[in-house]
Amino acid sequence: MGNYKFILSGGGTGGHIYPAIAIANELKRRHPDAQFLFVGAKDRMEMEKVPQAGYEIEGLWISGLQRKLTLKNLMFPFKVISSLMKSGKIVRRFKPDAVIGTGGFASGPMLRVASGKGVPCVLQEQNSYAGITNKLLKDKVAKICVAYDEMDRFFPKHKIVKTGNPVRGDLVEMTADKNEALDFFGLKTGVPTLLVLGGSLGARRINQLIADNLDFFQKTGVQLIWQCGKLYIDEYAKYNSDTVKVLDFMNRMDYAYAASDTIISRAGAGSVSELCIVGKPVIFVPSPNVAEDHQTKNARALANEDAAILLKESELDAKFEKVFTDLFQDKEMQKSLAENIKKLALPNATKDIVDEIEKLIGNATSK
Ligand SMILES: CC(=O)N[C@H]1[C@@H](OP(=O)(O)OP(=O)(O)OC[C@H]2O[C@@H](n3ccc(=O)[nH]c3=O)[C@H](O)[C@@H]2O)O[C@H](CO)[C@@H](O)[C@@H]1O
Repeated sequence: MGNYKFILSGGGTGGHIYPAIAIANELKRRHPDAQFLFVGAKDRMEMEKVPQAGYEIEGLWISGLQRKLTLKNLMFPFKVISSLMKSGKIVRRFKPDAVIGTGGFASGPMLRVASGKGVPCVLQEQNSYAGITNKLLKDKVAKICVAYDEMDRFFPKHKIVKTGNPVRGDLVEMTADKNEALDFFGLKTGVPTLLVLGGSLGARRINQLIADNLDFFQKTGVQLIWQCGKLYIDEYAKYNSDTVKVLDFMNRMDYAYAASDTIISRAGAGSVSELCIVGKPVIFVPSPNVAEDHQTKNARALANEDAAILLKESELDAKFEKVFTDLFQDKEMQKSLAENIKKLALPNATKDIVDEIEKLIGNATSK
């Protein structure tokens, strides 16, 4: 088969970057000779995480539009023009066979230019509420791979394919052994273990909640793996002990999931997709600070199926201890939450997305 060339564009947070990396890895597995170029935003997390994953990346001078009048906003039109011009140069030079956008503002100019030049484009929308960049691109692209039902509220129905969100291979297979995982974190076997996840950046309110409840967890007999985020590690590292393991960011999420019996998590789309595959009882505390409150919508989609518990930040003070104790004491509830969340897993997402890309470039056969 020919030497395909793919551009992957998206970023800003882990939630847009990891799906792009998972798609690139699967394309590479099927087409070892293919060439890849990532296009992100100049000063964001992708400029570090993409090279770590072994891919080349170019940064555009672009950022989101803010609601207030700021210097950043006044610069916005210039950033858009500069990014469109740079994207044009990249497309002319690299000549991609397909461009894949995974959300975040950097993918806006890139996919707009590529689609205008007739390059087949695919979008991947992780959330149950579509992001602004993807909404702006919906008429320009050929296919839109989504993870939730009823996305025809945002996108043309005939372009939508429900694939789910790409999840890293080691998490899909989940071969990690529980005792080995507990040992990895320096925790005891046979003790109920709670995993606390704040999303790729960490969550201030969840960190406060855990710090306030450390005595409660000790009395309940629970040990903790607590991912507090890079921004908060200096504040919370002091709580490290035999039964509480505080970490900024974990590279071995497979161990974190394997070690835990119960999970408290933000409801970023990637976290939600992984937790469906993991199949354990989860209490979601969605971030109220994201566009259109989409994390609450992500979590509600699961809570409506009795597949997880949803606790809003505003309810934590009044309800957390009771909700946690009820779950902790009720083995039946734990079992049914675990079974129900697993039913919502879409473990073939990455493969299905790559199938769609291959169909577009007229090569559905070589796997
Ligand atoms: C604050 C914010 O803007 N959050 C958004 C961001 O979430 P965020 O960047 O937190 O992304 P997700 O929840 O989608 O995914 C987090 C990813 O980070 C990984 N991970 C996390 C912690 C850790 O220690 N190690 C690790 O590897 C997880 O395994 C997962 O793969 O993008 C998501 C997808 O568009 C959105 O739904 C979220 O609303």
